[in-house]
Amino acid sequence: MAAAPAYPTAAAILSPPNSADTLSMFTPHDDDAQTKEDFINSHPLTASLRESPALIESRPHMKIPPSWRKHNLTGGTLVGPGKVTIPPFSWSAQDGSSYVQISHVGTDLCGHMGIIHGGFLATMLDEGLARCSFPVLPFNVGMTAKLDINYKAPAIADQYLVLRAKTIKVEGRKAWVEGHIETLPTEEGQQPVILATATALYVSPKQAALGNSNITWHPSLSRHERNQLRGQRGFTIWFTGLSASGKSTVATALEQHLLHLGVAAYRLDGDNVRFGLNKDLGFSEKDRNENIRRIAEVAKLFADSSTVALASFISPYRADRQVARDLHTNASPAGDDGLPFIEVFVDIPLSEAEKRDPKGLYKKARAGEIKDFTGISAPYEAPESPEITIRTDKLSVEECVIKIADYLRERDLIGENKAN
Ligand SMILES: Nc1ncnc2c1ncn2[C@@H]1O[C@H](COP(=O)(O)OS(=O)(=O)O)[C@@H](OP(=O)(O)O)[C@H]1O
Ligand SMILES: Nc1ncnc2c1ncn2[C@@H]1O[C@H](COP(=O)(O)OP(=O)(O)O)[C@@H](O)[C@H]1O
Repeated sequence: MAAAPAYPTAAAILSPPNSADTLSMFTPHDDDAQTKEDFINSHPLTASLRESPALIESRPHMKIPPSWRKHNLTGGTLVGPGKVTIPPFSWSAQDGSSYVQISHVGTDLCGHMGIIHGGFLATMLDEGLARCSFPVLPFNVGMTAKLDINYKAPAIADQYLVLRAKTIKVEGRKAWVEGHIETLPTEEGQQPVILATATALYVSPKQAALGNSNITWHPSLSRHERNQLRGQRGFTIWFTGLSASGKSTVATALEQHLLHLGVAAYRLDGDNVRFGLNKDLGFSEKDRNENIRRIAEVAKLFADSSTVALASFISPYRADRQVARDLHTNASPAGDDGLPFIEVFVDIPLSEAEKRDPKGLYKKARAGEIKDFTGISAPYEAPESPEITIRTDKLSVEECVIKIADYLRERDLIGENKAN
């Protein structure tokens, strides 16, 4: 079992609650929970632990953000009426030498009738002993490498339990801890009964060095959280059109406009793709298919990273552009921000493109010096329903950029509500 604090949300990463904060973060939901809360708060053991200046009191599970807590075994799944009735209280030595936890277990965690399941006690020991060792481990994280348990007496359901742990050895990334679970005396003169003892070895994983003490293991950052942290939406603008239609010119101007607005944008075009990632590809239909597929994958990653990807490629085949669109659509799970794909048809009559011919390629194509040239000896399949069409023979570069920016603003893809 992994034992580590978890802070998956943006807010929690930036400002996780501290130990003192956690003490006011739980409100008992019913009379029974309130009774358990009051009992622990007024118990002499609690009072004596609170008197020790070397101990830090907290309710460690409250540090787990609510959105993730419900998925957490000991912070969510096992907490509630009949289970771990209220979030446990803990006292942790600042130097990692000791740890005490008080909790109440209800009637619904049983194996044999009326007896708390040994597997539950194992979970409690594993986590409690791990928490004891966190302060001495690099990056305050430990994964369970070994856990030995001896069961000493049946743990009767519906009672208060005390977990005590001590760190007995530390070597580099390893910490050895021993501890036990005992009953909490409920009447004067009663002695605690030890229910289970354990020894364990925790290892701080090498990967933990990539994070810090507050940023550890969590399933993943949602795209929505990433967009919020970056302060912008990620999406792809896909320019398609004949050679010399103006794709690169408009994409470059739009990139600059977005950057001036503070929106991170990055252009993918022949200059940075066909000489690198796709330098093995030519202009046969098959190679163009693969060219567009790879570029679409890259654009999708840029968009997923909350960047605006501006792809400007002839992309002459409808089916290839559909592949690119589908890659984005399929990477848009319900409940999270999608990856918008905006197809911009850079429309211009072939005759006009040929008149421009900035690189002299049409001339060469007409002369048969370049084969499979789009519009001359290879097809261009115009989009049937692009999100935006710009006629670069009728609009200036600036007007083209304004038309696209207006489209983005109207859909809150840029502007004030961009990351909401
Ligand atoms: N046969 C042939 N057909 C079309 N274009 C050719 C060809 N050979 C070289 N070039 C130059 O390559 C640029 C097009 O590359 P793309 O990656 O956009 O093409 S495609 O999307 O895979 O069809 C294109 O650049 P742009 O003019 O910027 O579009 C051409 O300069
Ligand atoms: N409104 C316009 N938008 C884009 N390009 C234009 C426009 N008017 C003239 N041009 C010219 O057309 C040419 C387009 O070339 P380029 O942007 O490289 O096209 P593509 O990337 O589609 O091959 C450039 O020389 C550019 O200056």
